[in-house]
Formats: sequence, structure tokens, C-alpha cells
Amino acid sequence: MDMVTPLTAAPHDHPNVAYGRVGVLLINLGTPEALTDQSVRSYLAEFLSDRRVVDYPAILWQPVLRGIILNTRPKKTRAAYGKIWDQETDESPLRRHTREQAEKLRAVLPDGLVVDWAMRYGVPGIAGRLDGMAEEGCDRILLVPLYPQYSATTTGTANDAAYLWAMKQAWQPALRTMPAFHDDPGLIEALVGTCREHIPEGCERIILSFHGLPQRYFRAGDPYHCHCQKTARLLREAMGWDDQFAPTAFQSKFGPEKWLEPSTESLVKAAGEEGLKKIAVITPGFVSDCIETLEEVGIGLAETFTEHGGEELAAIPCLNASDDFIEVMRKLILRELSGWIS
Ligand SMILES: C=CC1=C(C)c2cc3[nH]c(cc4nc(cc5[nH]c(cc1n2)c(C)c5CCC(=O)O)C(CCC(=O)O)=C4C)c(C)c3C=C
Ligand SMILES: [Fe+2]
Ligand SMILES: [Fe+2]
Repeated sequence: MDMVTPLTAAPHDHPNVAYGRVGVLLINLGTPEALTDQSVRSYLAEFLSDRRVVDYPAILWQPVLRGIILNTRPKKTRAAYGKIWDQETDESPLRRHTREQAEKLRAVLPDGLVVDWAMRYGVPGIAGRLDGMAEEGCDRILLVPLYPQYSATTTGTANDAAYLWAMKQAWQPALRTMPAFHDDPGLIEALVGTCREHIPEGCERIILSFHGLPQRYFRAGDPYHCHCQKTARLLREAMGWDDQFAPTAFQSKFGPEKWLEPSTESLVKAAGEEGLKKIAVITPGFVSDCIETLEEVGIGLAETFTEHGGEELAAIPCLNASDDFIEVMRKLILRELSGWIS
């Protein structure tokens, strides 16, 4: 690798600052630290106070959030996490997969790169991990929000947190951000691989389900909806599906506003009512299994399907730390590090 040797002995009147290294920081959403109401509450408080996520004026929103939502939702959300918590490592699935993705990428990326991971909400936080990278001498850092489709509510806010940290640095590192990779041929090929492996024999419909957003954000210019539609189209084309067999839908609605439609729930109910017995749901907007894929889809919507006459709803696993996904990310990261490493 082409890098300057970190300064070990600075001239006597200079601060001893390490430099010359390149860092890669994977960033995911965030998740409760422990399976307690208090931990879920503080995670939701931070998440739902982010103005990129809920853009109502704070003076109106904070009383609703603190007075109602944070007194009711944590108990329900904790119960949902309880069904999917990783007992082996005592962490949420999202945390486990993100950590494993970073560990595997560190092993396959060039020696000398500093590869780490952080969460936008909760721990390990973005600022703390960037402090660590700076201490290790990273003066060039690639930020990699782990969302194939760009949204201001996810990618945008992850990058914001890094810029906010950079505003306070005496020696601000050069920062690059990973562009959306919703149409990356490697990503589509990896999704094709999971479809071939996991879609059950005799499946009558496959719903391509993405996390939703308020329609208002889409109208204000967030390209997320278009990125989702493109991922869905490329996957359909690669699999030879039409949009009757493989419709796009949006899940996880929160609050009273109109969100992107159709909802995954409405398509699951309709499939049962039409007399379909076996369907699958794939979630190509989530690279890691989490509460929204394992609990909402794998448990909740599977029950909804049987309540409406269906028999089996297969929730297709996310790419997680599979070799295929690590290879997708390795190539994208090397592309984005062009000129920084040789
Ligand atoms: C309040 C509005 C929300 C918006 C807008 C939103 C966008 C959005 N979220 C993801 C990915 C994830 N969201 C997850 C959990 C989650 N999301 C919301 C709300 C909004 N998300 C809430 C309240 C929660 C918490 C769970 C609950 O209380 O039901 C997760 C899972 C985290 C985990 O630990 O498993 C992910 C991942 C995307 C991609 C997105 C917009 C594009
Ligand atoms: Fe969400
Ligand atoms: Fe669009």
C-alpha cells in the first residue's frame, strides 16, 4: 500500500500526531444495547429525535415523543426484540451482522487499512469510532453507510454525524462517502443467489419488500423510492419475473402520515385472500437481518398470511456476512478508495 509512514518522533515543538493511514468506517442504523425497556427507550429516543427521520418542528414533536411514544412503544418494541435476540452473542441481530461484516472485510481488504464499524444511534457511536481512527493515524476516511438505496433518513444522517464530528477536528481528515449501490451488478447477483437458495419450491408469489418512508419525503426529493424501484426491476429482470409474480411493496409504517405504497401487509393479506398458499418475502433494502425482517416479516406477516387463508410465508434471509456480500462490498470499497491506495 502507498502510504506515508506515521510520524513517530515529532520535532520537539510539534504535537505527536499520527498520520498517513486510510480508514473505512461501515455504518448501520443502530439498535438497543441490551434487552431492557430502558435500553430500547434510549435507542428510540435518539433515533426518533433525529430531524432527518422525523422532521416535525421539535417544539411540537418532542412533547409527543417524550409524553406518549417513549412511554408506550419501548415495551412493545422490547418484546419484539426478545423474539429475535441473538442468544449466542447476547446482541441484536443487526449488531451481530454489522460487526461480522466489518471483521470479514478487514480480513479481505489490503493490510494497513483501518476497517471499523459504528452505529448511527447508540453504541458504538460514529464520533467515538472516528476519534479512534484519527488516533490510529487515518487522515483519509471512507464512510460506508450500509444501505444500498440512498435516503436522507438513513445514508444522509449517517454522513451528517461524521461531518458533525469533522467540524470539531483540528486536523480534519479527507472524507469520502460510498454512493448508493442499489443498482450494482454484484449486489443484484448476490440477491439472485439468495433467491435461488432460499425461495421454496412451489412459491406462488414473491414480494420485494423495502422499508417505507413518508410520501412527503419522496416528494421533497429523497430518491429512495426510485432506488428501491430500480433494485426491484433489476432483480426481476435477472430472475425472469414479472411484477405480478414479484410486486414491490413498503413495510414498517410508523405514525399517522401517508407512507410509500403499497404496504407489504396489504399485499400479504391480498395473497391469502386470493387463495395463494405459499409465498415468499425478500427484503433487498436491508443488508442485515434485523427486527424489521426477522420479527415484522418472519413472524408478524407470516401470521397475517395464515390468518388470511395462506399456509407458508418464507422470509428470505438478508445477505448478512455471506461471502457473496463481503465480495460485493470489497469491490465497492476498493473502487471508492481509488487514488488513496495503490
Ligand atoms: C419514524 C420514522 C421512520 C423512518 C422514516 C424510518 C426509515 C428507515 N428505517 C430503515 C431501517 C431500519 N429501521 C429499523 C427500525 C425502526 N425504524 C423506525 C422508524 C422509522 N424508520 C422505528 C421506530 C424502528 C424501531 C423498531 C420499532 O420500534 O418498531 C431497523 C431495525 C433496527 C434493529 O435493531 O433491528 C432498520 C434496519 C430504513 C432503511 C429506512 C428508510 C429508508
Ligand atoms: Fe426504520
Ligand atoms: Fe421514482
